[in-house]
Amino acid sequence: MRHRLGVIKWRIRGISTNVQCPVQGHRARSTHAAVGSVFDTVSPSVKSWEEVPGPKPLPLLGNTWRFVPYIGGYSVEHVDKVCLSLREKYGKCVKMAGLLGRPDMLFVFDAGEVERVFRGEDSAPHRPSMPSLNYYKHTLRKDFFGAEKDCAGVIAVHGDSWAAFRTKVSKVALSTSSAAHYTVPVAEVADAFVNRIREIRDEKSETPGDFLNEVHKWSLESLGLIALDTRLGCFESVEGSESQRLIDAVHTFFISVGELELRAPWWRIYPTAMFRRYVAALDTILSVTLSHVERALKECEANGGSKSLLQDLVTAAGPRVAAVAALDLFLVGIDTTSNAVASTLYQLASRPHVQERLHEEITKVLQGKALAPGDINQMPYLKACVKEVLRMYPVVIGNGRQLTKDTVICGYNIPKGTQVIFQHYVMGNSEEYFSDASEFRPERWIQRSTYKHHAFASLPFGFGKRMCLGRRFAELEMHIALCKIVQAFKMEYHHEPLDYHIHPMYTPNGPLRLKFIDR
Ligand code: HEM
Repeated sequence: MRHRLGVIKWRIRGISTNVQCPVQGHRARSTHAAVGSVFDTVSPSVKSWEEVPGPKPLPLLGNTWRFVPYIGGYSVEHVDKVCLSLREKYGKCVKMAGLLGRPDMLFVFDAGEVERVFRGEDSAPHRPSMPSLNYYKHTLRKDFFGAEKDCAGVIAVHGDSWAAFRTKVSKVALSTSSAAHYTVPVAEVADAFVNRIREIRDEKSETPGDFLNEVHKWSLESLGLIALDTRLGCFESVEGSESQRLIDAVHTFFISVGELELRAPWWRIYPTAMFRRYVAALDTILSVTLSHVERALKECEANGGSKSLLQDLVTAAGPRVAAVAALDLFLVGIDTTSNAVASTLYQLASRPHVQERLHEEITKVLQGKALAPGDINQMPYLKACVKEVLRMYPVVIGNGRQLTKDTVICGYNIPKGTQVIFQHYVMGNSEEYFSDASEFRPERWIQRSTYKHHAFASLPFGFGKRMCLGRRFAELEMHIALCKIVQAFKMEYHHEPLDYHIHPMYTPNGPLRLKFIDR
């Protein structure tokens, strides 16, 4: 083990923040297996790709011009509304072709077809994701990520390399007992968050406009505990400390990743200032992660066994896999969870009756005792509230797969290479799949026979072999934080209603000035 860690340290020391021109590097190749092998035979009644309805691309400009501000009418920030209008205008299957620099897309609004494609998935589904991260891992830092075929991680990785890595990590990350092990420490972080809310409230008991930033700190602190087995001290971080460097790097990553992924990809032509900051941030996250892996390794050797997720990974899969896994968890596990919690708090703040029912449930289960592993499982209404928020406002509004061979979807023959995007935001809010879809009704997830509900219309964590690897931890963190907050406060909201926007998660747009009144 010592020898392998030595190799990692040597390589990470070689990381430089002088970014080369991206176009000089090779693009990573992947050996994808097919999605939907059950749809191989194309019957004569199947219609062609050309016949799929959708907005017509213009010569040279394709459909990209539609996203040009003031001219095109489509907005990246409001893809939610764009998707709703596409569904209305063109139906359940919409072609979005001619997006410059991106493959053609197929938007699917049909839950039955989503189920069929997911259930037909092969052993290594390909999910289109983060080309800028792909470039970082497989070109700029290929000495670290690409040296061993099986060690590139799961984000922006596909095919055999993804499957080998995911197998090593899944067992540890997705086990319920592994998540339950963190109940007490995650509850301590939630207590610190409750105290922080008390500290930052103004004279009207309202949080400052940048409250979302405090929620990010809570999320980072919780994930630091899970992925790095350490308390980062995000609520009281000290300038220049390792924690502060990590916090700053994660912040820079979030600010830049949305821009790099959603806007025109200039970084592919030359290393823009934002791209250089992005690479420096990733390097920092990776090097801090490695220092914690080194510590976990020493602790494992000293203890003669493992006591945390990180130590489990180090012992089960080796320090290199543990480091890459921790990095991936950091890249996608912070703003997803924080935006989901911020959105839930905002939704609860205007629903006192839901808060009261939640409070009753929590009080009944805990009966004055501290939260213990297993308690959350006795709180179905709490879980239902989170599901309901993620149905109406999924932080990831749609997720998808890149077809690795021609596949029939919605009666059309869709060519290999197309990005198929399952539109969970639109389906989750559709009366076709959920009765009283526009009503916030957590009880629909409890009294399932009373309410219409299609299981594949709302999949906030995805589905199948590539579903969210951090789901168990995300749910644990969210449930515990909400439980502690509802126990401590009544929440209210007394400002203009907030619209939602994509930033890059689907989140309330505007100052989150929530009123927290001590119970
Ligand atoms: C509310 C919180 C979260 C939501 C809504 C969410 C949602 C998602 C979705 C939709 C996917 C794609 C799944 C698919 O393609 O089928 C995904 C993948 C992933 N998520 Fe999450 N996520 C959340 C929190 C987290 C957390 C806390 C972590 C880490 C601890 C995490 C780690 C991952 C990883 C590593 C993947 C990639 C899995 C793979 O490609 O094999 N997520 N997540």
